[in-house]
Parts: sequence; structure tokens; C-alpha cells
Amino acid sequence: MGATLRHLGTDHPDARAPVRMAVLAPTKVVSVTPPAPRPAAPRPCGLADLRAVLTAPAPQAAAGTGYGGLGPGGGEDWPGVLVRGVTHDSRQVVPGDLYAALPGAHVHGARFTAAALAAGAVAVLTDADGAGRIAAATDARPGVPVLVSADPRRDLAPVAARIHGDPSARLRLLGVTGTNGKTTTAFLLDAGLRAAGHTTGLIGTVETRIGPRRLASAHTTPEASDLQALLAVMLEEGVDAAAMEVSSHALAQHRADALHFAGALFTNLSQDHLDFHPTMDDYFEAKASLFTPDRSQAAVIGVADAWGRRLAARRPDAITFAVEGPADWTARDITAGPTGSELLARGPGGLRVALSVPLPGMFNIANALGALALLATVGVDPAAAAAGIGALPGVPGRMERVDAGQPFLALVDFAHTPDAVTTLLETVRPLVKGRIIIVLGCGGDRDRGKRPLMGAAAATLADLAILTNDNPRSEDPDEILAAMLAGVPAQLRGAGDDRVRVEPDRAAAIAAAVAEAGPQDAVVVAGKGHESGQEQDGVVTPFDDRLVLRAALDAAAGG
Ligand SMILES: CC(=O)N[C@H]1[C@@H](OP(=O)(O)OP(=O)(O)OC[C@H]2O[C@@H](n3ccc(=O)[nH]c3=O)[C@H](O)[C@@H]2O)O[C@H](CO)[C@@H](O)[C@@H]1O[C@H](C)C(=O)N[C@@H](C)C(=O)N[C@H](CCC(=O)O)C(=O)O
Ligand SMILES: Nc1ncnc2c1ncn2[C@@H]1O[C@H](COP(=O)(O)OP(=O)(O)OP(=O)(O)O)[C@@H](O)[C@H]1O
Ligand SMILES: N[C@H](CCC[C@H](N)C(=O)O)C(=O)O
Ligand SMILES: [Mg+2]
Repeated sequence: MGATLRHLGTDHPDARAPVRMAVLAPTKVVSVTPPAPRPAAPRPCGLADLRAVLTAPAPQAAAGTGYGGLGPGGGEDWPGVLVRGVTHDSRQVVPGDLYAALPGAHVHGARFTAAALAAGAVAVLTDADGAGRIAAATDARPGVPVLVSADPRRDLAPVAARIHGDPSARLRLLGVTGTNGKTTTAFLLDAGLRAAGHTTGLIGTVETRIGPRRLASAHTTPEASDLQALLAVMLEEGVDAAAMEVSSHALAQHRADALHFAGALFTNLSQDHLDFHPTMDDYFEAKASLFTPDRSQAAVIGVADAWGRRLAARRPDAITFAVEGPADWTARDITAGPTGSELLARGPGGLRVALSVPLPGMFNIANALGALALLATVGVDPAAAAAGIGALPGVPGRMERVDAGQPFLALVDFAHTPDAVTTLLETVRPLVKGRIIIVLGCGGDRDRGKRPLMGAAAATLADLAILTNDNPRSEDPDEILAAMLAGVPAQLRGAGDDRVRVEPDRAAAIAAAVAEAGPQDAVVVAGKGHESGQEQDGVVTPFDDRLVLRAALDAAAGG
């Protein structure tokens, strides 16, 4: 397969362009984080101001070391030092920055202090351990102010907000969290806001938008330092409303602390990320932390699942939604077609809004209903919001059709949880008269418990499941596949090649699915959606399911 890499910079004109990559060899790339945008006109900020916003100041740790430790109420104020920006990554430091040396799961950021100072950092935010390490380092210059915090990852958010002038307070910020549907809902919110006359920003998995500009996203939710800078850039460029995905990793790591949300939306909760969260309760509490009144002025909560109902019970002023109710927002008179649905949305106070959902499936009706509910709740004209939602051209890699003239349906989707795979296959079933052939894998270094459940869903709800690789990362791909197979009911595993196959090579798996498909069947390639690479052993090889599927369809037609 040829390389599909199309750009390296932060700016890119194409929402589907690859991200996080730098070329090593024609087809091999390694992942690097694209630099976050910085405001053109930073507001220099004194260190005393930054010390004042620390929420968890630590006892002065670097005293007497040659470093000017700035603990709580002690140390010098370094009046001559002005901070113009902040980053958690030494490789992203620009002159005038505060370098946040964070304790990581792999390494302490303090290790990179010398590099950060060499790049022009003027001060450091770290913990007592980091301050000690910096003081002990022989290659670091003395006399650098160190802000010492008991929890620098947490304090990074208010510090970055202070440096960038608290940008989220000056635009209408909408947050979306939940296991599935964040990206889709954020796209729907963005479309609704734009139709209502706003100049919008978008932050999420697929891309980042600043008005008409499109940037690659490194994370679903950026680190606090990048996030605050990004919002400051949005303000500079005239953005007055933004929709952002808020991942549970971000909430647990305080990336979205110190943001002022005009409204937050909960889509749903089901199993994912149990590599990171010890339990489903912990995962839920991370999501729930977005919905306290001090963080989110309005709360809009999907109550189709029990987690949503539990969340809504904590917030008496929550606006709820569920396609079939009971909820404040429900859908009636649904006419569902293969590419979308028409319905009447019923909201609080007798509100009735005709809504056209330009995405297939009941789950997308829920996503659109939630988006409409949030927009109406924060004061956007519901009719304008509905018009914008109805005109959304689609979401890259979500139920995205690939059409090379073949006599069957071919789809690429981002389903990578048991619930999403189930929902996806239940959605595709009524769209086809023939068989469903799904190509699916599970990511390495991610929730292991998902694997048998995803294997089971694929094998039982499709007619043929071809299990394959999806970003094995540092793991043995065969072990991931064995875990998926372990979930497949024994009678299906015993059905030979007719129901479940294993083909580790993803391109070969997609080609096999295409070769199997007859008229009126469906080929569903799931799990990677918009992704542009396959990651294994720290190397990302260009791989876009949409391009590979199209190539397989073309090859099948030509052969
Ligand atoms: C599990 C997780 O979220 N880890 C995050 C965490 O990494 P870590 O604790 O391992 O950091 P580390 O590698 O030990 O490095 C420690 C510090 O040294 C710094 N460093 C490191 C090297 C260097 O040369 N210079 C330097 O300054 C790092 O920036 C970091 O601050 O802190 C890093 C930055 O401080 C994050 O980049 C990193 O995200 C990793 C890359 C990641 O893959 N995160 C994923 C799981 C994630 O966050 N996903 C969610 C979406 C999930 C979903 O809903 O689907 C997201 O919001 O994107
Ligand atoms: N409301 C929903 N309920 C169940 N499944 C959904 C829902 N919305 C989307 N999905 C499924 O989940 C997949 C991912 O959707 P989307 O990208 O919108 O979610 P996300 O929450 O942003 O995911 P991620 O956390 O990986 O960024 C879709 O491709 C679809 O298969
Ligand atoms: N944001 C998700 C994406 C997973 C997509 C799938 N392709 C995988 O690699 O597991 C995660 O990090 O869990
Ligand atoms: Mg997303």
C-alpha cells in the first residue's frame, strides 16, 4: 500500500488529513505531537500572579539549592521575570514560556528542564520531587524560578488560564462527554452554532477548528496548557462559541479544570478505558465531575442508560433527553431512512422542533436530539440550530460510505467499544437485504476487557466477522486476536470460516471482506474511522480504512 501522508504542519485544509506524524522512511512514520497554536499577542504575566492561583502549593522545596523556589507565600517574587506562555512539553517550549515539569507515568518532566531552559523557558512549575531533581541536576543553570505545587498537573490548568487571560470566560463554551458519540455530537453542535450566526471553534478527536482554520488534533482533549492557548487563539480570531469533546482522561488529569462551560452534555456510558480507570464507577465519576454547577452552567444529560439517570439525579436543574423518553427532550414521528431520519423533537415548555438528522441510525437521532437540547438550553434559536444540524454533511469516519460503484454497501465506522459495535451492527442490519461482513480489531495497550465483548458482538450480530489488527501498539497482535476470539460463542467458532475468521493483516482482511461480498450485502470496516495510521511498536504506518477499502473495491472491480 502506498504512503498516504499528506502533510506535517499544524495547519491543514483537509479534516481527514493525517495527524501526529513525521516521515522516517517512505512508509514508516513515528508519532509526534503537533505544536499547539499560540496566541499572536500573549499577555506577559508576573510570577507572583501565578503563585497566587496555585490551588495546591507545596512547602518550599528548592530553598538553599541555588534555585529560587517559589512555594506558598515564600521565596522571591522575581519581579523581572515575565511569562508569556506555558507548556508541559520541553519539545514545545518557546522563549518566555513557563515549563510545567509534570510527574508522568513513564518519566518525570523535570528530567527535561535543561532542554526547556535551553529553548528559552524562564520559569518552571513542578512538584517537590521535580524541584529536587532540578536542583540536583548538574547541567541545569542556577537561578531559575521554580513554582512548587503539590499537584502541578492540577495547577497547570489555573496557571495556564491566568497566563492566557481566562479565555473560556469570554466565549460560549460547550462541553461533550460520554463513552460514545462525543465527536458526532460536537460536530452537530458546531453546525447548529454556525447556522445561528456564531463564529465557532471545535476541539476534538478528528480535528480542531478555529473559525475557518482547521488544525490536526493530537488528543481528543488537549493538555490544559495547550487548551488555554488554543482558546486564547480562538478569541484572537473572532470565535465566540466553541464545542469541545471532554474525555475522561482529560477530566481525571485536570486538563479541563479552570474552564467555564456555558453547558455540558452527557451522551452515554458503557465499557471502555478500564486500562486507565480502575472501575466503571471511577470512569463514571470522572465524567460526572464535568457536571457540577461551578463548572457547567447548564447540564444536558442523556438518560437512556442508567448512568445518565444516576448523573441527572445529582443535578436537579438538568435538562434530560432520550429518544423514547421519559425525558425533557424526546423524539416523535420518526421516519428513518438509510442515510438519516426526520422527526419532531419535543422539548420543555411545549417546544416543538422539526429535525432532520443527516446521519443514519437511532443512535444518531439521540446524538442530534442531545445537540439540539443543549443548544436550545444555552439560548440558541432552536429553529436555526435544527437547520444547521440538518445540513451537516457527515462526520469523517463515522458511518462513512465508500462508493466505488460496487453493488453492495461499504462503510467505515469508528466503533471501538462493545456498545458501539453492537449499535453499529443493529443499525446496519435493516439497511441491507443480504449479509453483513464486519472487519474489526481491538487496540493494544487499551482496555483488555473490551476484547472478548467486541469479538462476541461482531460474531453474533454480523454474518461474517473478520478479526484483524487495530493499532497493536506495544502488544503482541496475536494475543489481542486470541482475546477477541475467546469471546466468540463456541458454536460460532466451530463454524469454520463461515462465521469468524482471523486475518491479522488489516489490508488483507478488508480485501477478504470485499471478495466475500455479494450484491445487497454490507462490508463494515470498524474501529479506526478517521485514523490515518496503524501503530505498532512505536511506529505508525500510514493506514486509512477509507483509502484501503476503496482500493480493495477498485481492485475487485478491475479483477
Ligand atoms: C494515559 C495518558 O493520558 N497519558 C498522558 C500523560 O502521559 P504520561 O503521564 O505517561 O507522561 P510521560 O510520558 O511520563 O511524560 C511526563 C512528562 O514529561 C514531558 N516530556 C516528555 C518527554 C520529553 O522529551 N519532554 C517532556 O517535556 C511530557 O510532556 C509529560 O508532561 O501525560 C502526557 C502529557 O503530560 C500525555 O500526552 C499522555 O497522553 C498519552 C499520549 C495518551 O495516549 N493519552 C490518551 C490515552 C488520551 O488521553 N486519550 C484521550 C481520549 C480517550 C477517548 O475518550 O477515546 C484524549 O483526550 O485524547
Ligand atoms: N450515541 C451513541 N450511542 C452508541 N454508539 C454511538 C453513539 N454515537 C456514536 N456511536 C458509535 O461510536 C463510534 C464513535 O463515535 P464518536 O466518534 O462520535 O464517539 P466519541 O465518543 O467521540 O469516541 P472517542 O472517545 O473515541 O473519540 C461511532 O462510529 C458509532 O459507531
Ligand atoms: N480514542 C480511542 C480511540 C481508539 C481507536 C482504536 N482504533 C484503538 O486504537 O483502540 C482510544 O484511545 O481508546
Ligand atoms: Mg471523539
